[in-house]
Amino acid sequence: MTERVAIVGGGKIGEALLAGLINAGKPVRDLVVVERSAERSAELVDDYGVRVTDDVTDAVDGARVVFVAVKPDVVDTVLQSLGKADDNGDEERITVSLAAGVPTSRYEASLPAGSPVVRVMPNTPMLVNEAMSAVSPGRYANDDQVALAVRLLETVGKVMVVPEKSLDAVTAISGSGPAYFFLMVEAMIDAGVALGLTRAQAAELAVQTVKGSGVLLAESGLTSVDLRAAVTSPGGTTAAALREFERYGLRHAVNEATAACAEASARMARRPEIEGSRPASPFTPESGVGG
Ligand SMILES: NC(=O)C1=CN([C@@H]2O[C@H](COP(=O)(O)OP(=O)(O)OC[C@H]3O[C@@H](n4cnc5c(N)ncnc54)[C@H](OP(=O)(O)O)[C@@H]3O)[C@@H](O)[C@H]2O)C=CC1
Ligand SMILES: O=C(O)[C@@H]1CCC=N1
Repeated sequence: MTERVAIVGGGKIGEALLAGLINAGKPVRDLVVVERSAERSAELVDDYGVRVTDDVTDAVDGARVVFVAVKPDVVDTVLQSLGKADDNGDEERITVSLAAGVPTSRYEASLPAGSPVVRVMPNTPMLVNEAMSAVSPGRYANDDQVALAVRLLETVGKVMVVPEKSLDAVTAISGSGPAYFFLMVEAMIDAGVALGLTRAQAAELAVQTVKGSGVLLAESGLTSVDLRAAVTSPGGTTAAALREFERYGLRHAVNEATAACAEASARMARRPEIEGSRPASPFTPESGVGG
């Protein structure tokens, strides 16, 4: 893995990718991060020894792959800089977008004609090399270029290739999904405290339970239905708990929540400041207003 990689945006996902690539053995000299916050840049330099700059054009010079990991409403600003960057000679630069709800067509319209773009919906378990990333090729990305993006992302977790039209649904399941489980764990810890456990005890019990259940699901070859049945003794404690989850509409809540998430992702793609039909809004993080 000798390709030079630039990561634009050193926030939660940018750091997760950086940490994951380094953990997977990518030499730090082949990595560069673009980050505009001086405080954040200093943290990344201290923690990873990586080169950090605030200059996109400088960072992408010679980079084979450029990951765009800024908030969706900052993508236009980054694209303006990317559009001005020199090309890499024979080695065509691949732009890999990690931003929710920004279509590949938006990138293709701003970058030089025919630029290869790959859109990805990752998730934060990337920080521990357990990401689930869904990859969709843009119009001009060829098989080798998609394969390179997949290979880099496979160093930090699992990868699935899907058509771009599936990405709103993917976001609703795996992109935002970690937050659903974290919310469940929060609720379980509070419930444990209500039942008389200390917070530390409840946290250890809940966290190991979610971790063990995840490993069991991923490695046993059994389905979630089989595994749930195995916990649920006839007339026992689990059946009593599951009856209450059903009574309070857990499945309905999951359906409604994921539908809202997918709709939010689709709505972002329709937003004019993301579609790029007008200049960047003054209400962007650049201006310090909104965000
Ligand atoms: N968080 C998640 O679970 C997931 C996020 N995503 C997507 O990943 C992208 C990044 O999200 P996340 O990491 O959570 O966001 P963060 O806000 O944590 O990170 C974005 C970083 O980019 C910096 N930044 C802003 N503008 C520029 C610029 N022009 N040049 C360089 N750096 C810049 C920001 O600095 P500053 O703080 O100063 O603005 C910030 O440090 C988003 O598009 C999101 O949709 C996708 C899947 C999951
Ligand atoms: O909440 C968000 O918009 C981002 C995209 C998927 C997860 N986090």
